[in-house]
Amino acid sequence: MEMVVTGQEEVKPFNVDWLKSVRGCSQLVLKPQTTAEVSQVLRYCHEKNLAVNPQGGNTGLVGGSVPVFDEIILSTALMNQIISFDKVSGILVCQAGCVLERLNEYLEEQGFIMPLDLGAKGSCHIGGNVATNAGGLRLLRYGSLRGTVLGLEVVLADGSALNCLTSLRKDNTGYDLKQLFIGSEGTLGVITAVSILCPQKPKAVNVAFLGCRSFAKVLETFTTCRAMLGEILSAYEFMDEKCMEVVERHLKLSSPVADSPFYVLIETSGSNSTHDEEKLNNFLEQAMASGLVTDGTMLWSLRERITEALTHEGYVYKYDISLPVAKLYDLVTDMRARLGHSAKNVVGYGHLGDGNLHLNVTADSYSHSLLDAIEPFVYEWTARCSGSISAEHGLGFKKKQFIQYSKPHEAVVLMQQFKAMLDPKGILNPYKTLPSAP
Ligand SMILES: O=C(O)CC[C@@H](O)C(=O)O
Ligand SMILES: [Zn+2]
Repeated sequence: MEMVVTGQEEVKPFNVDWLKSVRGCSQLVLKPQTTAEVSQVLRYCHEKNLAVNPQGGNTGLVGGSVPVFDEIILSTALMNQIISFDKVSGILVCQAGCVLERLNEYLEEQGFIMPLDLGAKGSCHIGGNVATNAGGLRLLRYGSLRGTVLGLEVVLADGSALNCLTSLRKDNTGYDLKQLFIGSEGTLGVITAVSILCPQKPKAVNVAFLGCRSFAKVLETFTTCRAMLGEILSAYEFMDEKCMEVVERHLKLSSPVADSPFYVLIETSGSNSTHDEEKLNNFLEQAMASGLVTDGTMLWSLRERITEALTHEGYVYKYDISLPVAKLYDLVTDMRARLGHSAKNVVGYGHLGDGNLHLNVTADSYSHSLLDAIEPFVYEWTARCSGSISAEHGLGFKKKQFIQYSKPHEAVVLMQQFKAMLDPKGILNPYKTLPSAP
């Protein structure tokens, strides 16, 4: 177990993001095992004015998890211990470097699951998930990490440890400081441990995959679905036909239903399989949709592996937008019309049930002129609808200059004041999240 990594080749994978679109040139990776070691590292770096890039599983999509220059990389890879799990309350306490999928496996053995699930589960760390406030595929059912994370332990820029690792459902004693660190992308402190509320593993899970002939039909089906499935609905995801083409072409998966302009994946999670199946079948009848219902693994991979399939196209420009659900797909249509043949593909998919669109534009390789055609158009479009330019991926390095499209000036100034208070020397994940001075 190497706790200090140096040497150009060894450090390389830590310097580049998963998309291979951002690259730093750090020469040092430190892998502490304990909170005390994280404290030691930060105390030293603070004293010597050394910049630090906290890194979890390095699966982020906005360049937040890799250094911009030669920041010291502080990896949570060796902080992977489960501290406790209470089977009565369902509260898990663990170190920040636990891999999401490992946690889920551990919990499943005890009849529970993690309240979040995402495509990168095999490598992402829970600390990174919390620092990003990652949303994922179960948010519709179990809510965001702002609700399920009950406590955090954080090491601040000067090395002092802040113990807010409580495991209480209710706690109104003063300001809820942990919320400041959730979604702060490692710019305010390094999350070292997490206390999280986990739901019971549902006894019956069903997945249905439907083809829809228009986006209006996708919306109508969502309304019907909420009315008829009620409390057992656990995911409502959509993808357009372009996504399906890309998944079929690059991953050799095939659509389980007839070719359609749109596809919808619906998951139900409940406690009574007969009851759930009856509800699902009644819904399918009502929606007059020819759908396929199975236990889900194959259907989920069609949706979860879109990101992976898109990387085979060449360069991918990624947008993670929150919008009023009725307008969600108009952005894709407008972008497609705007870009014409200058883009290889313009695809839309995402967490429809959460009002979250993933708009991805692909091209053979990166081009500045294509970027100029997309941005700031995409952000202006989003701002006009009072949407968010980052629903669940964060701002990181790539989106930080666009924060003003979703936040008023006063809010950004207040954020900068928090940053200055908690990290006066600016050593924590510099050049990320907040805009640099003009
Ligand atoms: O690659 C993307 O743009 C989205 C990734 C992820 O948030 C998903 O929902 O699949
Ligand atoms: Zn997503």
